[in-house]
Amino acid sequence: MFAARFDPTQVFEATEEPQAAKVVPLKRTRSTEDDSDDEEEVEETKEEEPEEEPEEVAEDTNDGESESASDEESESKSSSASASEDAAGSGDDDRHNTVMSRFHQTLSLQDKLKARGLTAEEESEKAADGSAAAEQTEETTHALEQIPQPDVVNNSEVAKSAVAESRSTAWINTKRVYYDSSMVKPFAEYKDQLTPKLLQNIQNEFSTDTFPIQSILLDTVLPVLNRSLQLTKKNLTRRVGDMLINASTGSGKTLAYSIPIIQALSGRTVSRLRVLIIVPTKLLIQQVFDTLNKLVKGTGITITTAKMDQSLREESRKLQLSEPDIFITTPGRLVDHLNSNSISLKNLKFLILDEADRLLNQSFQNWCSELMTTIQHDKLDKLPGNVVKMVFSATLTTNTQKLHDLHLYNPTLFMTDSVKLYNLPRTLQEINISLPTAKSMYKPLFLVHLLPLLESDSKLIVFVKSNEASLRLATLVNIILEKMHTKDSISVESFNSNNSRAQNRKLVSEFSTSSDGKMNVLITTDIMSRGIDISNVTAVINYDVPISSQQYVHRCGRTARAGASGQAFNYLVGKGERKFWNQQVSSAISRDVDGLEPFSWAKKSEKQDAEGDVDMDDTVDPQTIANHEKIVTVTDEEESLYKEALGELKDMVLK
Ligand SMILES: Nc1ncnc2c1ncn2[C@@H]1O[C@H](COP(=O)(O)OP(=O)(O)OP(=O)(O)O)[C@@H](O)[C@H]1O
Repeated sequence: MFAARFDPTQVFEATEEPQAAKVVPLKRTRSTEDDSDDEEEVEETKEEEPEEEPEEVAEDTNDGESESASDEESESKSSSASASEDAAGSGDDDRHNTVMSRFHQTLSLQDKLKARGLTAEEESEKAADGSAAAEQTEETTHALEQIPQPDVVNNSEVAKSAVAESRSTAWINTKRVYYDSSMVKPFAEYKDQLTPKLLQNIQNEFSTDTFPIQSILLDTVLPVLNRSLQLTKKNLTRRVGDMLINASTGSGKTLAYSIPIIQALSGRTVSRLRVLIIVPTKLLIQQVFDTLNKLVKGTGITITTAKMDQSLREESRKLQLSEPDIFITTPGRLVDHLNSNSISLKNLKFLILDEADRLLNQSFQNWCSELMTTIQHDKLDKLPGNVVKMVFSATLTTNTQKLHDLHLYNPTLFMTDSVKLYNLPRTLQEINISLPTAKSMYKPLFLVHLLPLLESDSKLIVFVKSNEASLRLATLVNIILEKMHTKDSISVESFNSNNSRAQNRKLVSEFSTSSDGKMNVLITTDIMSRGIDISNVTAVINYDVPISSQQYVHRCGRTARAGASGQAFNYLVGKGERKFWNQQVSSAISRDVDGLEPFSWAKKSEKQDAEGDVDMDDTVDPQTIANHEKIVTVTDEEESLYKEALGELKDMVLK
């Protein structure tokens, strides 16, 4: 970025054709730029100038002295400029004279500065504001000091465009297949492409009609897959190729990948590990297993899960005793098995990454490169494309490096033709609740105030930022409800990783199957934001603001699944959180044209602008204003009740 530092002691290199010596004038003002070379020179070096123009700095500081210094410099510059013009017409001697004269000028300038008793900072500033020669002086007369650098420009627009750029180039060499919500068809249309048993299991256990992502994937994969199975399995994986699937939450991705892999296994005779499914959490292992188990009924296909509540040794022994067709695991456990040689990948045909962006952000024992290395080691076919890789997420990563680590072969990208990368279900209604900063200590009470506004038998998932927050909030809400005598009709539990696995499984099962007419509230962390498929979740409450648009998409995706409607309430404290949600979360999300637009509950007087406040003009539905008032109004009686509850919570914690 900076031109090579000018060094008068170096012999000046003669150029081929006689031309004006490239002398960087001491100080540049626009009036003296009369030569294109010089202008270029100035152009070039202009980029290297510190942010402020030297003249402005002199004028701004305007201590009289620096002005005359700049006059001095401009004088010496014009003399050096004329010197350079002279040098243009004469031989080397003059050129050296020019160089030496400039050197002396900088030395004299330095002496003058010293004479004026300018502080070291001003000196170095003046020296830095000058030209290379002045810098040279600084170098020869001072210990080297950092030249003042231009301020770092935190231009969010630049950053945003960079992100948009990286997103748009992430898959620049990938074939794209677009799909939309109209692509739904009866599964019966695949009767010639699916085994009768598989088709029957789909229709009996899931549905008679596809979801869009299932249609597009089956239409693309099944013909190639079946042709390869009938003709020759050789090169089957390369004919199918790798796939990247970006599909919104609750859109049926699990079934979308389960159907083709079970169809591919239908012709096998002996169980060999041909399918590896990797998911980020233990909860998802069980869920994917349940889906596959329904589909393999009557097919003889075997599935093993990394159960986690068995020792690695026990699990390894079982895997070696009877090799399954399909193995479902988390990354960490997979590496354990690879390292203990309990599984062989020599027969592997399909690798499925579910919640891929989360997986690729996890570096458990460097699982991805461990896996890729073992595939290459175990498989006889070492050429690219020796395994079909299917990469799924509602927020597919655009990090080309992470995708690169997967060694994708001729990948096809399946995505909706939406404006932005992330999509929310069109049946999801988002509601922002503006909480006044001054009242943020009552936030737990504001959560309790929301409950009576919802259906009495609602199933609610409340997302908070940590396990401890989940436990504390659930305890406090229960104390408050007890004091309000409404505890009997509302069950509030904390689902967090401090609980035992058995406890959490019981909580999810009771929450999923609750039909006691009560309101069920599960207060949890993002451990439940990915992939967890619980039917009929009425609403998600983002009690703590999500840290990214991806996290927001996955949290909201716990409701409005499989075409059902759902709500997402976002608690936004003060202008800061509103601005964050508007600019960092919502801005990266596409909402279908016929989807539901977010709206706000807030005080009438607040004004909304790009800064994220809320505009409640007269046209707003009075009900939303009334709802907001119900949430943020704290009566005196409630205030004392709340303080008692806080006291009880404190005593419990201190016990
Ligand atoms: N064709 C279908 N018709 C009806 N329901 C379906 C269909 N396919 C899947 N489902 C159901 O839709 C729900 C969501 O499916 P799934 O969990 O696979 O969604 P997903 O896209 O993986 O969501 P997430 O991104 O949150 O993991 C499940 O209960 C599943 O049984």
